[in-house]
Amino acid sequence: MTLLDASGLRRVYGDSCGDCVELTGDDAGTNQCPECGAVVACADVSLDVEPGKVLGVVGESGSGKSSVAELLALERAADGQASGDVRLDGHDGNLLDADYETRHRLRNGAVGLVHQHVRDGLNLSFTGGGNVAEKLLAAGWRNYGDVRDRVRDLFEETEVPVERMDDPTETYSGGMQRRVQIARALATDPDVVILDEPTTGLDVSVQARVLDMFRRIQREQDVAAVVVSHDLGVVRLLADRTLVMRHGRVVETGLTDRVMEDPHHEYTQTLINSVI
Ligand SMILES: Nc1ncnc2c1ncn2[C@@H]1O[C@H](COP(=O)(O)OP(=O)(O)OP(=O)(O)O)[C@@H](O)[C@H]1O
Repeated sequence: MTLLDASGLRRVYGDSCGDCVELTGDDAGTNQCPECGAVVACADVSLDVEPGKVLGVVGESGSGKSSVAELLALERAADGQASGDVRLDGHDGNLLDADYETRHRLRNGAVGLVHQHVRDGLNLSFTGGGNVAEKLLAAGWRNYGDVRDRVRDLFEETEVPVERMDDPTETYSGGMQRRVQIARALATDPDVVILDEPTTGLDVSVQARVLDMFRRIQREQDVAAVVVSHDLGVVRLLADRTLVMRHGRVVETGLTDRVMEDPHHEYTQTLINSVI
């Protein structure tokens, strides 16, 4: 059974001459169109995620991972620069064609997103608790006591000190801010969470604790996830299946163990050799 099914994802930055997709990609060795200079951040990207499973998306900086994450998280609709098909079990039609209200409702319910940059995901001048509560209010929660109890539970779940709930988020450590982002993404019991570089800016020991925490919750709650990272270690730890991107295209996909132990594409081999 498929929970999240995406196909033909494409995102172009700049005015496309119309031939950009043909003139870019792994074979061309670039994501920038030699004719018009537009950047094809991703094209022909297809993927699916089963309920409760984790898909890793790995590739070097600029390979198009965040652009894919943005489309999967319904942060934008299809338009002249973005296209493709994103379907979520239980919801009708291509969600990239859905109206703003539908995408907004899904982003506050069935789909959670942890942004690459904390500032995009949290209002740092709000309290940590306020950042999580905001998501619940947007999802229609109204009772103050219920919201407060839920925020408290989420803080405990994501291992943020509950006594810091009413402090401004800007006074939290980087690891705590990341945990609050995860708490916020999980607040409405989503079917799928998209994590874009969940360990960016954290030192190694904090990275490990945040990843262990997410892995525990992901398994306990059986929530599906797409984990985007340039770091093979992150994907190896969390993902059941892995998709490798380069120059905006998928160059390899398979079970994570297989991709790591028997990489077929030359680029995947280079990526793996570079961290061994
Ligand atoms: N707003 C933008 N305007 C122009 N080009 C952009 C913009 N955002 C991203 N790009 C380009 O699109 C390509 C893909 O970027 P994207 O952020 O999706 O890659 P990424 O793999 O997530 O990289 P990173 O991890 O460094 O963010 C890159 O070449 C990037 O320079």
